[in-house]
Amino acid sequence: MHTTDHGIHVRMCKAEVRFGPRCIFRDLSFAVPRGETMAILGPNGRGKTTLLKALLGSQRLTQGRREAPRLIGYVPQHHHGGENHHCIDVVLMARAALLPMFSVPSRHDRDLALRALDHVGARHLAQQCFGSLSGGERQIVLLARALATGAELLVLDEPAAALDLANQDLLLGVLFELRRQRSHTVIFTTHHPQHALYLADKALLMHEGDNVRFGMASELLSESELSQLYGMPLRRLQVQAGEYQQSTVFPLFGLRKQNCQCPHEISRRGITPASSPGTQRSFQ
Ligand SMILES: Nc1ncnc2c1ncn2[C@@H]1O[C@H](COP(=O)(O)OP(=O)(O)OP(=O)(O)O)[C@@H](O)[C@H]1O
Repeated sequence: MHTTDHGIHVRMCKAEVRFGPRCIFRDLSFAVPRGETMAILGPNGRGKTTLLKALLGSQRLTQGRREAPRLIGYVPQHHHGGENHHCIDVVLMARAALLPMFSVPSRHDRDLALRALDHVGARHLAQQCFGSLSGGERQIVLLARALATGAELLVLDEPAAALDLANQDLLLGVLFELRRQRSHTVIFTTHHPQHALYLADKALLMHEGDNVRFGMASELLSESELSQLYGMPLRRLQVQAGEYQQSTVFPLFGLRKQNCQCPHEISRRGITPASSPGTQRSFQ
């Protein structure tokens, strides 16, 4: 596997992508060490998927440099197909894509596919029809498919989009475990800042224009930074969850134009700020 210096697994240096005269991003730089997780956040159409494609090498950079391993496991935003196949075969397709022409997957490939299902805790789904799974289970099988390539870098485009809360929890649990093991470097896009706070070591925020910010997720994902990113006020809260505290993000709907962020103004408008035992506000 290709490795860059100082344990850095993936790096973008002063990257730029243009479509004709339109610049999607420029002067974009970041580096992710091996085993870390990075979240990419930004409003619709800001260029998150384009950046992932540039990372994968399928989108040409008009300027700058990309350093990434040759083999990358990818879970796209939209997946079509495999509805009538067993999950083990959906995962095995990742192995088949790596084989020379006219070769068929061997017993070894099948073992690797089963191991990938094991890795994400989904061995029990192997003989189920992919089309019969819930959205969350599908995403986990697609994650297993990405792992079955043997790639140590995983790139996931909005993996939790369209999942209900229980399925988000299922998927986040698997990604959380991958992060705990430090077995893979993971880069994902999301419209859920709370997912980034839960999972990510690093965050990259695609603000308007050329303003891209990169840093430690816990520090960068502050109230002021996220309010600026999405152009609306929001709160970052620390919530007691059993023995642990969890950071989450609470958008203040209906206050975007007024740009009002103070609790006094909120209650004047008839909205009571969330507060419950164990919940405390964090002002950043
Ligand atoms: N091949 C292309 N040619 C021209 N424009 C493109 C091409 N691919 C993407 N774009 C444009 O680049 C912009 C960024 O698109 P992209 O899909 O990267 O945004 P995104 O941040 O992932 O959005 P979303 O959050 O809605 O998924 C969009 O305006 C899109 O129309």
